[in-house]
Amino acid sequence: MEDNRRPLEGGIVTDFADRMSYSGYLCLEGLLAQQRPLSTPPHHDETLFIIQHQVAELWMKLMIHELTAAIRFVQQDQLDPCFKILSRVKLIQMQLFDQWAVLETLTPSEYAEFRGVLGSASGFQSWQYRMLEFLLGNKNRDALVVFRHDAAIHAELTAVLEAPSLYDEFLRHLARRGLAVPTACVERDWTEPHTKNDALIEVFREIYQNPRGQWDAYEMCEKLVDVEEYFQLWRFRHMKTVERIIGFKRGTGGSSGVGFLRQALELTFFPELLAVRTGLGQK
Ligand code: HEM
Ligand SMILES: N[C@@H](CC(=O)c1ccccc1NC=O)C(=O)O
Repeated sequence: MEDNRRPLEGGIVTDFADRMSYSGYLCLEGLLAQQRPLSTPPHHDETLFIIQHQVAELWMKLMIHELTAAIRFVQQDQLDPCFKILSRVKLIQMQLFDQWAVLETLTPSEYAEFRGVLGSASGFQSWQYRMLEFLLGNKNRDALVVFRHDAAIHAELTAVLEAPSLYDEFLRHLARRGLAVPTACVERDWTEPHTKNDALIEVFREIYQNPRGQWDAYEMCEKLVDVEEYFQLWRFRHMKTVERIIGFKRGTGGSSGVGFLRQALELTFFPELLAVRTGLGQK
């Protein structure tokens, strides 16, 4: 290739008048028409802000798809397919974490120039994020009020709020295996978040003290811990990004801002899976 040009091969398909094409399959016409800055004249960096959020929402869509499938597998007592799913979920979470670096190139001065056009819009109104929290067990009915205006989304989120989370389903699975999971964890008001239960720590102690005894349950526990860790890392980096871009201003969604985001770092999905570690190796 002396002329530094790759010749096209004869077999390359070139007529797409009546064939499925790349952009046709991916609906790119619609997708790429959705980046519409509201600032006038359009501020250069608003495009970054929009695309960063849209990409995050697309990854969240896939995470919801994957976690919903994982819940169904656990309901059917099949843990093996969940391992692959949760590995994928963790890799998506790593993408979402790394993605903050792109947004961090937005300076406070640049953001201030178009923040006004956002009005009261805020990530607090991301229904996909709320659904992820619910699927993983951070239930909070109060978070639904901001979706009152949208009956379809409100109903969809309510259904997930009222259903057992991935962790709830895992605990129910462990109970079906004959492990001493407290009844209060197996039948309860699923709209409430799970709270730490000491008897459950004992169940996990049994699993962690003899991994070979129930390797699949042990592996599932570790996959869940991975997902929790990356969820927290995402929350932390969101908070740090917010801190460096708007300091301690109030949020457009009406919250105190960084202080409100910091409180989310205290939330935990699988408290017993962290607690069990403290006692391991001790008699
Ligand atoms: C300049 C960048 C960003 C700033 C300054 C910012 C700021 C904030 C603030 C202050 C809140 C608290 C709610 C409020 O009062 O508005 C919030 C919540 C939230 N933001 Fe962002 N954010 C940024 C980027 C992002 C991105 C890229 C995402 C990705 C989807 C995101 C998702 C969320 C979510 C899901 C919440 C709700 C968190 C919760 O309920 O704990 N934010 N954001
Ligand atoms: N809450 C942000 C605004 C914001 O970040 C935002 C606005 C509209 C759509 C998504 C957003 N992202 C996360 O909150 C702020 O207070 O500046």
